[in-house]
Amino acid sequence: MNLSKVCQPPLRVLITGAAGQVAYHFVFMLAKGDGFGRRIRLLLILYDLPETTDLLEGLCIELIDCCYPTLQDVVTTSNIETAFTNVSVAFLIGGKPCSADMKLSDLVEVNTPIFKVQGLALDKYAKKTARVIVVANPANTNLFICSKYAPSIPKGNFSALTQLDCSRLRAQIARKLRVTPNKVRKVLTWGSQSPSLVCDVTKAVVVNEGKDISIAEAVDDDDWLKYDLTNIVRNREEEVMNLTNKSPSISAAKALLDHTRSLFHTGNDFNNFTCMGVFSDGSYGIPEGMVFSFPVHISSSTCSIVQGIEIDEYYQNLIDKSICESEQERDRALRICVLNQNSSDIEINKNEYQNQNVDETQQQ
Ligand SMILES: NC(=O)c1ccc[n+]([C@@H]2O[C@H](COP(=O)([O-])OP(=O)(O)OC[C@H]3O[C@@H](n4cnc5c(N)ncnc54)[C@H](O)[C@@H]3O)[C@@H](O)[C@H]2O)c1
Repeated sequence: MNLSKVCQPPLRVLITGAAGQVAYHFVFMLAKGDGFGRRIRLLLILYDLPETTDLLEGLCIELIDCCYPTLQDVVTTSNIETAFTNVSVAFLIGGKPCSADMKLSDLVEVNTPIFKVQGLALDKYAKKTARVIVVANPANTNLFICSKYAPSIPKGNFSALTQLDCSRLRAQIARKLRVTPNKVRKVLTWGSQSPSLVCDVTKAVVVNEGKDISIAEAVDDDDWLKYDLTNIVRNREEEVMNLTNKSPSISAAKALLDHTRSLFHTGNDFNNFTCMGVFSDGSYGIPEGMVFSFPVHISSSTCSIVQGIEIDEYYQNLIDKSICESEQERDRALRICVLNQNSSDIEINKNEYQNQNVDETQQQ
């Protein structure tokens, strides 16, 4: 019997920026089945710029040699049409990371044009049911731009990675309380990964002998929770960059795995909530249509914003500042798109990159 005729096609999963640091750590966890579960066979499409061809090829060889039972095939490409055609899930990691001499907001200039092109590519080539996870920073603004140029894919299918800051929060509280991080739950981040990120632990609990104890009670240090903790989390990226000259990648890849597991119900506790950048429906006074980090519930891979959280005046002021900053960043990105009007539209039509390493599996 020809098994290929009876087997379901594998899930087509695109990873952009596949030759970069975050992807390097993420792709092995995904290929192993940690993201979508061990029953789902994967066709991984590794997409990056033409100058990274050797790195992509090397990664491809290593992935194949791992013999993961979940990994059906790997395609490497710098051709945008090959990369985006018929994808079911797209992890958009490709873009410039922050360097020590840059502010996170400086990335808007370089990464916005990339997300305009990739939005157009999603619209033209991807499945209309595709799930899109935006990682490259500024993730919320990149999501906004990408979705704007991919109007045929529902806005609810897009989410941005903001989980890393939640992980940082949980890790710091766990260290303070000398417990493992899995005991710390319901930490929240509102807004975006930036100086205005809002770390909210008012609903957070630590689980002790099966009982939830509020973090405020367990830590018993209001100043540390309100000020020191936020500063530690906001400076975490810079600390890593100053020490290693690179932006954090292992912790980002693990956060992306957690995001994936929440979204596809393959690991995390989904009775609980998690945080993601999603389009606002107007909840909590965040303007409708703005992409913001919210606490979300996931059901059938669809995110809904958790309702009914009381926000005190202190956090409300911080959230208001974050709204202003997000609006400014979004408007700046929109202006860049207008300035790039012709160049990026032409890029997608001309199919700017060379075809590489495309095998017949891409037709599935
Ligand atoms: N949301 C988060 O929590 C979070 C966490 C960590 C990193 N990031 C962001 O993720 C991105 C990647 O980080 P990294 O450390 O892997 O950087 P990296 O420089 O190691 O890799 C980036 C890769 O993207 C590729 N790339 C650039 N332009 C591209 C394009 N137009 N199409 C496809 N690929 C392209 C580069 O060639 C490179 O291989 C950065 O923007 C970084 O700021 C986000």
